[in-house]
Amino acid sequence: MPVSHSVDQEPSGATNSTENEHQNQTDNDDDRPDDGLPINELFYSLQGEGTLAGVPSVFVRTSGCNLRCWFCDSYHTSWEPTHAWMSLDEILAEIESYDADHVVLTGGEPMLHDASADLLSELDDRGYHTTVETNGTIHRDAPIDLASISPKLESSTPTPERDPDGDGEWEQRHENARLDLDALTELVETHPFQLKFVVTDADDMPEILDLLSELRDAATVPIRDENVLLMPEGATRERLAETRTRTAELAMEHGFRYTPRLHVDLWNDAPET
Ligand SMILES: C[S@@+](CC[C@H](N)C(=O)[O-])C[C@H]1O[C@@H](n2cnc3c(N)ncnc32)[C@H](O)[C@@H]1O
Ligand SMILES: Nc1nc2[nH]cc(C(=O)O)c2c(=O)[nH]1
Ligand code: SF4
Ligand SMILES: [Mg+2]
Repeated sequence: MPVSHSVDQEPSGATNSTENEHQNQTDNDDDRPDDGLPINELFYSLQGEGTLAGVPSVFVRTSGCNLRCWFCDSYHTSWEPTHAWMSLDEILAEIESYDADHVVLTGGEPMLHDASADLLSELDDRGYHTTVETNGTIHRDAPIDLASISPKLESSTPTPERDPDGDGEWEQRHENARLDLDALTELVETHPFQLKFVVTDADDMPEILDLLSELRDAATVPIRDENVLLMPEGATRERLAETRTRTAELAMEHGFRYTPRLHVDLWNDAPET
């Protein structure tokens, strides 16, 4: 099993004006350090997704998200955010306690937080390879070795029928925020990147193709088919068994890459994996 760092869970809140703008939640945390991040979990595992799948990596999972995908596999960073505040020094010490060269900053939406850019700079200074898992709605000036961008499709929207936590109260807000072509363009122009789409079935393809076409028109860098990954929707082995073969066939049909969800194959939906 991966070595894990457990954090005391507290209700999450926004941390500053940028974060409030996206998250609109109240900050009740008295113990918040000036330079810290709300950390939901910090653990060592294998990168399970994307072009670096299989690479031993330390995962830093921030809490809080500006979206609410109905299928979110990190429920306690989005629908019901919990965290402990950690200073950057504490986070760096914890990362350095593992024998890994790769760090994955994820969430929730890590780019919500100003301090994510500071953490990435510190990691860069120390020679780590950094991947940022992001929904692609926020661009920040930060050193990133791989921007792992997962733009959200209409099929992610929490309609009343799909809402895991209510009656579709987040539907419109999610729908309004889920795509930002300017942010996507800046992300692909600034960093090495992969575009990782969560696919449920063939109905997702027209939207992926339209978005790619818009992004290719807008961006000054090439977006190659090999930069585009289709990932099956599923937070459990059971659900992946229903979505992965169709997703793989769609990848072959369109000449895109397929990415497994190695951590789900190995550890199902266990936390800190
Ligand atoms: C929890 S998100 C955190 C980072 C960022 N908020 C994002 O969505 O990219 C990490 C990755 O898991 C993917 N993901 C979340 N729930 C999923 C599910 N049920 N099936 C497949 N992928 C999922 C996201 O698309 C993203 O690539
Ligand atoms: N093993 C493992 N690989 C991952 N790659 C991206 C993840 C994420 O939640 O962002 C993730 C995760 O949660 N676990
Ligand atoms: S954007 Fe990422 S963290 Fe936010 S709800 Fe969607 S999958 Fe979860
Ligand atoms: Mg995950």
